[in-house]
Amino acid sequence: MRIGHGFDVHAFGAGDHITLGGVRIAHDRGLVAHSDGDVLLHAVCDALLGAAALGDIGRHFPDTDAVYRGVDSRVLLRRVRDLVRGEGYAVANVDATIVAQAPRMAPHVEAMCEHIAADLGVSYSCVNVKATTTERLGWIGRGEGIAVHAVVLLVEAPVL
Ligand SMILES: Nc1ccn([C@@H]2O[C@H](COP(=O)(O)O)[C@@H](O)[C@H]2O)c(=O)n1
Ligand SMILES: C[C@@]1(CO)OP(=O)(O)OP(=O)(O)OC[C@H]1O
Repeated sequence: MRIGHGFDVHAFGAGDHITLGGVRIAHDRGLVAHSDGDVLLHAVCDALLGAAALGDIGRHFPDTDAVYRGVDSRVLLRRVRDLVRGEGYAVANVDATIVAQAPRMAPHVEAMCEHIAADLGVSYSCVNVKATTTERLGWIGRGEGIAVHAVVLLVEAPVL
């Protein structure tokens, strides 16, 4: 068994929506990023890569490469899934915490879990996404950006 941790932050900027876990959520600002800014999926990718000792998302998908400009982070997650499988691991479970003062995540969490489960090829019951504010404290509380923590457990599996 292998455990991995991922953490990512993106700042708010101009825009009218954010994308988290592949779910488009209307908001009065967007997230500044080279990709679609899906900070949840980036943290999950880093947890998977960490568990498999494969480095981090920036190593595999550099933000200096125009190929990844505006990329759908679900594409990146599926590539990470393949890398992890190639090392002989299967995902046991994923747990993530979105830290955001706004917008409200609860109505979207189910769809986020469905997307992550589908992309990783695991059942819905293996994925958990939750959210918390910081009670208006600090940069997250002031609405300057969103942070996500993710942990993943991998188990050995035959490479198909
Ligand atoms: N952006 C967020 C933050 C929180 N939630 C939900 O509200 C609950 C209470 O949050 P606290 O920060 O006051 O602990 C939390 O458990 C989430 O269910 C949310 O939907 N979106
Ligand atoms: C996803 C990538 C690549 O487009 O860029 P960003 O969207 O800026 O995200 P980040 O989490 O800063 O780093 C990983 C990247 O290289």
